[in-house]
Amino acid sequence: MTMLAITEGRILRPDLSVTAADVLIDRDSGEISAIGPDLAGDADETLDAANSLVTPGYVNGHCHVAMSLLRGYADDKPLDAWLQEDIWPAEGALTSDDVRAGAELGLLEMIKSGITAFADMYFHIPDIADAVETAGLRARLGHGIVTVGKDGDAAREDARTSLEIAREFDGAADGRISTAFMPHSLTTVGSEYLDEFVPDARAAGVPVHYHANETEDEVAPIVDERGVRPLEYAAEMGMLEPEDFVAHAVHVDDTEIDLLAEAGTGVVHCPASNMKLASGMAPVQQLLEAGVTVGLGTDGAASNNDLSMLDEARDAAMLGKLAADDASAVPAEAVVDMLTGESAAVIGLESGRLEVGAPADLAVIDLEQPHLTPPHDLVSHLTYAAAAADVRHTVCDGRILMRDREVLTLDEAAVRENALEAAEALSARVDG
Ligand SMILES: N[C@@H](CCSC[C@H]1O[C@@H](n2cnc3c(=O)[nH]cnc32)[C@H](O)[C@@H]1O)C(=O)O
Ligand SMILES: [Zn+2]
Repeated sequence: MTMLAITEGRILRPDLSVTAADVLIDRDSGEISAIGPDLAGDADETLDAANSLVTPGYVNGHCHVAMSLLRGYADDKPLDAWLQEDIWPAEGALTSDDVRAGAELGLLEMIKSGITAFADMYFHIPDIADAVETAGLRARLGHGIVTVGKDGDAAREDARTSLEIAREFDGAADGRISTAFMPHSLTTVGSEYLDEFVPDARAAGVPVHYHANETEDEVAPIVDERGVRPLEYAAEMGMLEPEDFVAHAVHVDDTEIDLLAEAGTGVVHCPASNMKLASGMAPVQQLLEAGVTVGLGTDGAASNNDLSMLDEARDAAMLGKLAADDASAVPAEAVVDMLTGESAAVIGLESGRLEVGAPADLAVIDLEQPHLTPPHDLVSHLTYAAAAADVRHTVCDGRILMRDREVLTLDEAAVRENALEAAEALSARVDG
């Protein structure tokens, strides 16, 4: 048995109290085996956490990690124009090597900002899965389906690919990779494909994940055509099960909020993306009060433009208050839950809490920073003041992914170099 001890830190417990203790990790099982004083003697390796806050690893509930290659490629446009005029044409020119290079760049950034698990919708999934296996994070991956603008055969093929990828990669990387069936949204995928494939996804035992109610433009066509709200339509299509999860849920009405709560379907809130694309403000406080499980996600780096969940936490708190017109809405405690355990629950993972028997997925924050001083309330600091650069160590499944700000599973210089080359070649191909 090989044991890792994280020593002398302040440990953020599931009840959000903070205690001084060591954390002992069984590297073989990838689980936390003890939390308490003086555990260093039981370990064959230690990670110093003096003057540091030990938290669960952050769980990025909705991402398109390979879009890191398109960071800054197109900004300052609303969703529909941004996708149709810029992003989709560029994505049409991406090779599997480009996706791999973009994924590695995004994974590097995520490890450096303390993220240990994420859900991701994209294409060329075998390349992304391979990068995830190397990088050492946990992920729920899926092939995103778009059928609008495609002929019947191509559309059906896209949906079938999503199902097959979900079947093939579930349980990959020693179980660190799980999957989902991922229609892009309720307006970009025709109902005939949902009718045909959602039952197959259910039979394969994988959840369904999609963008929902992100903009008004996604709501109106469904209401006009079907006479029901988008999430009522999703329920009719069998896409509102407890294991399913939707990204955004910005423009949801009271009926839809109740529907989500009753169904037990989780929501991934993506505040930065919603602000940048001016999509709107999700009613997060109302969702929480209704009993909906809410996680947090960065969305892709082209609509954020970084993959820092600590930024997302602060944005969620700020935007939640503005949306509710109430400074007590979406408080720091709720945000820290959304950043960790709730996000994990939404995407169907066990991580997100520091307790014996839980997966050893954690991040260690350096508290010796002016912006984290004085330590009146570390839950407040995590939500409002901590930044990606404060993360010292990242551990996932009992393995050290980053030690003292040095990523051990990826070669940082090489990953950046590859991404630079791929991005330059892509621009030359797309823009001439
Ligand atoms: N197979 C599809 C690709 C879908 S992957 C998922 C898609 O979501 C897109 N995307 C990224 N961010 C957002 C967002 O905020 N809302 C909706 N779509 C997004 C992303 O660019 C990518 O094209 C095809 O043939 O086009
Ligand atoms: Zn998205």
